[in-house]
Amino acid sequence: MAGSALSPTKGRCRRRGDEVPEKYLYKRCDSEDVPLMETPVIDLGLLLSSSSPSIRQEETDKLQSALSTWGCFQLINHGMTSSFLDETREVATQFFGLPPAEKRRYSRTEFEGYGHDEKDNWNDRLQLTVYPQHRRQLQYWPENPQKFSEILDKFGEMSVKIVEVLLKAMATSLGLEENSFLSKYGEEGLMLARFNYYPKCPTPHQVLGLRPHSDGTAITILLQDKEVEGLQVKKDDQWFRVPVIPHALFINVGDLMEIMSNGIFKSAVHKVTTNSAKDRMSVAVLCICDPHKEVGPATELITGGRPRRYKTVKDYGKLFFLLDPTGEIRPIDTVKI
Ligand SMILES: O=C(O)CCC(=O)C(=O)O
Ligand SMILES: [Fe+2]
Repeated sequence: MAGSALSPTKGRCRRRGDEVPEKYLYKRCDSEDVPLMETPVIDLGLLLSSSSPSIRQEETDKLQSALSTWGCFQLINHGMTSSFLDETREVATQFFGLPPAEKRRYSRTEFEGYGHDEKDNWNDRLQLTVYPQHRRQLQYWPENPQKFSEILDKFGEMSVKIVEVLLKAMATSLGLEENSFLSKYGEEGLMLARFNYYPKCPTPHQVLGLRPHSDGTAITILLQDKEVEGLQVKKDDQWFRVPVIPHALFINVGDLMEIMSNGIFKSAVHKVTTNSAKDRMSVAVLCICDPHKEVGPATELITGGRPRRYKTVKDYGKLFFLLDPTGEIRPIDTVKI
């Protein structure tokens, strides 16, 4: 819990003479010699290009290939300016830099607010519902820094547009009607912003910022730290470091999209490493299908060669948040056929 004796805050670590509490220690988390991923880069403007159908098609094909191999890509030309991305990073960093007592004013309930929720992750987070708007719990939105809410509001608004374009492009890339995925996301699609803060850690080779997981989302939009690497993605049992591209947003497919695409798109397993020299931050925008809608593989994608691979799910987010923190099972495995 936030500010408890087990929180991985810098102060706590120093007070303990640079000793890391046992529970954070992994037997091995080899972070050396991990190759850098050649992340596919997708240009949002080209996905929308109306003047040249062939350019649009080429970019859509690139998207399809990225998602069926890596399950993720770097998105450029997404409409958020570099200075806005910097401002977002800045307010997040300022919030985590506040005195613990002030941050604890926003201490989380079960889900919403500031805290340290998972038992063995070296991170602090602030989790806020951004959409649907009527589900915002503004008492958890920091008043300090002053611009925090305004920036999150704008980040959310722009993320909605990105989700719309990407979900449509993902559907068309598989030969589906363009609203196939978007209609499952729906008007009541849930958008959560998760601000992550990873303090520097004295024993980075034994400690993870976030243990390996996939997201329980349709897609996740991630704003990475501008300088500090840490995110790694797994492909064919091999870990790869995700490069920092300061003006890009990192997009990954989550379990719900893997389900809807009947396994063609891969829900990327990823983790975050720590380092001894620098703190790291990130902002993950989790885009989750409307919990009232039934979500299953698109019928057109169930074929003789690719039989139905997943059951139909409803409110997968609930199942996900119940199972994922145990770290013992991948929630998606429980809905596989
Ligand atoms: O910090 C990162 O780069 C990734 C964060 C993440 O995977 C998450 O919040 O689910
Ligand atoms: Fe994640």
